[in-house]
Amino acid sequence: MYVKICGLTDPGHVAAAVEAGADAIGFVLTSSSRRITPERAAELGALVPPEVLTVGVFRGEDPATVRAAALAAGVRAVQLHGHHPHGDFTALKDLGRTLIRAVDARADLRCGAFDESMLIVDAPRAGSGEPWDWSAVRGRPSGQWMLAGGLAPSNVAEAIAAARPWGVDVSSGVETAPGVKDPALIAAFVDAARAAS
Ligand SMILES: O=C(O)c1ccccc1NCC(=O)[C@H](O)[C@H](O)COP(=O)(O)O
Repeated sequence: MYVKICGLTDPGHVAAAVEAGADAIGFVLTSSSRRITPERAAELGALVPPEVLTVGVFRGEDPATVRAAALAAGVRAVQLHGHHPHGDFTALKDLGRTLIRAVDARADLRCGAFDESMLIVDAPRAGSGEPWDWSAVRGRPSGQWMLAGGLAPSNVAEAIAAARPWGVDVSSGVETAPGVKDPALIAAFVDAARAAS
């Protein structure tokens, strides 16, 4: 089970995610309580070994803005959240970064349909921590797709059983307060996800 921990802002929490065995770590570079600057993301990304994917998360920015921020942050992947048009992904192909499309269940759920190599199927309000009916997408997405939205150590096994994803993505469920990650919750989440798969 592929595991992404999103919304990291602090070196200690980045270390905790790496130590726990996360496959990917997300830095929010768009409007959010978890937003960090590209320069801060570059500092945090320097602490991450090459086998862990560093992801810059965007929502609504145009491709030129995404490109500049992704390069400044040095992230290995770009995640476009919400309803970015196919052309935004096309415009970023030559960036040479892994492209991730993050949408809610109403979108086209075929991974690769927008030339992305990973898909995230999330709650309607990204980063809200609100659970949704994960079983509604069972069998619908294809390819390398992660389930997100309201996941936590206590429910990730249930969510995996309901939706049968390739991977899982979490933010609020490993926090003690909005934007404040907890190393013990990060470790518990990774362990629970791997045990369930
Ligand atoms: O986390 C945010 O604040 C955020 C803001 C704007 C766009 C995307 C955002 N998060 C993206 C993620 O990948 C989250 O991990 C995902 O939405 C799940 O969030 P949660 O329900 O809090 O676990």
